[in-house]
Amino acid sequence: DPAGSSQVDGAPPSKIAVVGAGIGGSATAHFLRQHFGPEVQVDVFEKGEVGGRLATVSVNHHDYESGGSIIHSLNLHMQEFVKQLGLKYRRSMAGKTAVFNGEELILEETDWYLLDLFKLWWRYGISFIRLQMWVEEIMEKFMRIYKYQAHGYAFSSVEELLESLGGSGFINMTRRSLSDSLLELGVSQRFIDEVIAPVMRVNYGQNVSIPAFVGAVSLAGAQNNLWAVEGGNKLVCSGLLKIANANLLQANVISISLVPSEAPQYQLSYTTATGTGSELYDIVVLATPLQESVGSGVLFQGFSPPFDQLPGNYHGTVATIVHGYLNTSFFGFPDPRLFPFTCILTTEEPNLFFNSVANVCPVNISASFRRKQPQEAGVYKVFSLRPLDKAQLKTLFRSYYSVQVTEWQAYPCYSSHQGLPPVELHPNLYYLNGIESVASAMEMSSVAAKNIALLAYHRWNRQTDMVDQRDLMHRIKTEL
Ligand SMILES: Cc1cc2nc3c(=O)[nH]c(=O)nc-3n(C[C@H](O)[C@H](O)[C@H](O)COP(=O)(O)OP(=O)(O)OC[C@H]3O[C@@H](n4cnc5c(N)ncnc54)[C@H](O)[C@@H]3O)c2cc1C
Ligand SMILES: CC(C)=CCC/C(C)=C/CC/C(C)=C/CSC[C@H](N)C(=O)O
Repeated sequence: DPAGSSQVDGAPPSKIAVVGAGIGGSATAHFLRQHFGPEVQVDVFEKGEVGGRLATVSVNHHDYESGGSIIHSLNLHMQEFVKQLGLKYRRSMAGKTAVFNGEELILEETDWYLLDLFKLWWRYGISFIRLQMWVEEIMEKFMRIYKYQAHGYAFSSVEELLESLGGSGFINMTRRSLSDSLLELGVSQRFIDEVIAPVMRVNYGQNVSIPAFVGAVSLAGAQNNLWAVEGGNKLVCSGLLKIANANLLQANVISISLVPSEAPQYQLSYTTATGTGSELYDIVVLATPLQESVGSGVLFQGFSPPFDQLPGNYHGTVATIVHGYLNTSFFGFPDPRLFPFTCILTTEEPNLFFNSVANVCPVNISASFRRKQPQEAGVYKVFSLRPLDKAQLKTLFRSYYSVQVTEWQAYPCYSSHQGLPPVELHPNLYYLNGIESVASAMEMSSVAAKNIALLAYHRWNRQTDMVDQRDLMHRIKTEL
């Protein structure tokens, strides 16, 4: 169709729009290109910076991750992107962690692995072994997605996707609290309070009443097989847009209107630095949270029934990057030279004004890089619910050269009572960020991106046998 409109049987779509150039939108553009081929026009709208919640701040001529920072060794989409783009891995540097309860350090990692194991066993019994096995089992099931996607299968809802990976058990894990699930598993309350809660505070800024699934992802993010992208994780986004040959439009999408016809189209209206515009698309993917508190600001027009606002809020998390001298006395070490920790997590204490403080490495580490000792000025990342005031900064740091604050609408406010948002908002209109209600992580957005590209492709070509198929493990085994 020369005018670039409407679906003709067998013809590919002419124009696809993706709203948002974070990892979700960039990966979607890449996968759409893979599936729909070189002819289709892929326009990606971004109102802020490419990368979205993957961003860096500069301190003293080095860049540091201020948003999404760590990637699990079994996050295979992220791994594949890095390979395809010719980027390099940056391994997480080893360092010791301690847990602070507002008065003292209650748990301290040592140089001796066996001693740490013995201390854990002494304090918590076999809770930590039970926990490790639980996380491993969930990761193993989660990894089925890569096989399903490699075989081209797609899911029309987050529930269908979860069901295919872990049956009703996975769906229930989005409805049940982490603490209930772990208590049932035989993990002790003390272990939950002193180990699990601190991990939930650093990773999602929330407590152990978050659903079990996101809790398991958060625990996977506390394992020691983590990495990041040399030069900054956001390089994956710009790289994917480039290899997708996508048109990046620096524009704020303000509305999506349904243009009714036999094959519906969507009119995107947007503002740029210089004016306004609007374009018609055959397929649209929304790759940004639609909850009101995040403020994507997209209005839906002409849809019947009208779309309701998505329920729930996003959790405000403040990342403060400080270049200075950590006040180790606050943690019971008057002599900073004797302070062996690089990361301090905290328990759930009403009076604590921060969730974690950690010495961080720049996104470019040269061979000669070494971590600064606590008696030297170093770069630290503090996570907190609210911006730190001067007195709080002075409590954590003896003195500092610079403070950079990023206030994120970071991840969903997790509760075990919310349902999961839809993926298909309208026949060719898709929503990516519903996956964050299961768990928010770079890999989750990447999995959702691949799913939406496959789903859009199968829907466009009316291949119903590739969507929402059950018993996929068995099918794949018996496929020629
Ligand atoms: C502090 C912090 C730490 C984190 N740590 C980790 C971690 O260590 N590991 C991990 O895996 N994950 C981590 N995450 C989560 C991870 O960053 C996110 O899950 C992921 O980056 C989400 O990507 P996305 O593309 O789906 O959304 P986003 O990155 O939010 O992208 C959406 C994009 O859409 C744009 N947009 C919005 N509305 C419009 C509009 N109307 N028009 C045009 N453009 C629009 C936005 O500007 C944005 O760039 C962290 C998140 C935060 C905030
Ligand atoms: C999706 C799967 C199966 C695994 C991902 C595990 C992972 C990398 C989780 C990280 C979750 C997250 C939101 C962490 C935020 S804070 C990260 C870090 N502690 C920091 O200091 O920046």
